[in-house]
Amino acid sequence: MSTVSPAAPAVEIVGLRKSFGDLLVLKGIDATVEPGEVVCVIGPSGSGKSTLLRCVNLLEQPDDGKVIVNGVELTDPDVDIDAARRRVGMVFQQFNLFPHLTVLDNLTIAQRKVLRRGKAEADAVAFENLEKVGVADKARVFPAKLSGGQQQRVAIARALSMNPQVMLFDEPTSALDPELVGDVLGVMRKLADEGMTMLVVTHEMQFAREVADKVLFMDGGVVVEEGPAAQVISDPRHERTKTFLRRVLDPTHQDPT
Ligand SMILES: Nc1ncnc2c1ncn2[C@@H]1O[C@H](COP(=O)(O)OP(=O)(O)OP(=O)(O)O)[C@@H](O)[C@H]1O
Repeated sequence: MSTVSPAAPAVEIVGLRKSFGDLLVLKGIDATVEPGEVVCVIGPSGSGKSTLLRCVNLLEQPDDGKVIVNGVELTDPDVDIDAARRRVGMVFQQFNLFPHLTVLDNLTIAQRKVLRRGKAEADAVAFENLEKVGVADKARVFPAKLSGGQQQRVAIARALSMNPQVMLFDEPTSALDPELVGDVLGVMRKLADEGMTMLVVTHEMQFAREVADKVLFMDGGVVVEEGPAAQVISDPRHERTKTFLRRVLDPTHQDPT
């Protein structure tokens, strides 16, 4: 297992490449997330944003390149993959809760199996995190009885219960009814304020502008532009970023042909 100095970024992505068959989806991505930073990844559909996140926590095996989390190279073939993936929490668009388990059991099952916590400790950690996201009163119910926003908050609490060093969010509000989006973004803002290191794929430009320290604009499997959130979103330098943002910020806008 290779290590780097303690001053290293929380997440370091170096030359990450990934293909699916003949389709080259990530063409050598370099990116860093400093400890406590929120980095938002924006870009058009199919640009490789989800694949990037899935490679960071090794849900997909990159073809080439490195992912280093707090000094531990997750892509090192000799690394303990389960221990490595535990460092990285992930929240998905579709919540991915176990439908046959109560909210509490959703939060405790991995703590008990993977972290070997006893029932009392796992329950205590679960309740602490359910409190944090505002759904502790739902501990005994099944996911189907919850709104999408509540399910997503449970999914966030579940990820937090594993004590991740970094949280990845893959379009966490895209599957929600519009009136529930704000609740989940509010929870994410709170986590950011508390200093959680976060890498977030999102189409929520207001969230990115207000909460992110840095924004990466991806297109065609490369990072086209990156910089402080306010600059990339309000004053993009690259023509492709400008075109994308015009479409996202004003869906009625038509580019001249
Ligand atoms: N498991 C897979 N097998 C084959 N192709 C895949 C797989 N996962 C992703 N792709 C393809 O890789 C490309 C990038 O997909 P990805 O989901 O990373 O894009 P994205 O930028 O997150 O898009 P969106 O905003 O629509 O979610 C797409 O063409 C997609 O069809």
